[in-house]
Amino acid sequence: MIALHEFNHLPHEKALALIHPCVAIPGWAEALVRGRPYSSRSEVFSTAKALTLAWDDAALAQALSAHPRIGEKPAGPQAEAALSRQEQGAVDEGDVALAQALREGNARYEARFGRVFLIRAKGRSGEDILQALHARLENSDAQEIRAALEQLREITLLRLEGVISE
Ligand SMILES: NC(=O)NC1=NC(=O)NC1=O
Repeated sequence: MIALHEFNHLPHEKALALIHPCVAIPGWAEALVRGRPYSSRSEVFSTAKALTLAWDDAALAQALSAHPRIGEKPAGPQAEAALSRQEQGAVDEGDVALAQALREGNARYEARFGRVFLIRAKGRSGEDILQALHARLENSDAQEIRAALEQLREITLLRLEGVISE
């Protein structure tokens, strides 16, 4: 977590490295860093959000490389893995039935849409996630691209909140 004025004055590469774990879409981080200096935290977030509106299914596919399946807490030291573990904290690993249902749901979703199911897990219980997964399985391809991109946007901006303080 660094202060806005520090973020504004970091060397380019260091600023990139700091926000890289927010989402695995290099163009987004590059554009956000190039937009410095920002006059307020809200300007950083409005710019960050505006940059996500350009994302399409190709961007989604690129980002998914850094998001483990829901219910599969990633191993590995990378910042992204640590963030995923923390975000999925409310998914009770001890609930065997839930874990099985998530595994089945993930498999059905991947068979239907050809990519990993993505949801903003922070603040959601395992049951909430399972409900959302079943509901989104009914989406059309176009609807589901939009739904997944909205979740990617929420995850990205939540992660950015953890990086830049006032
Ligand atoms: N497949 C996923 O939805 N993964 C994730 N959701 C989060 O909120 N963090 C993740 O890693």
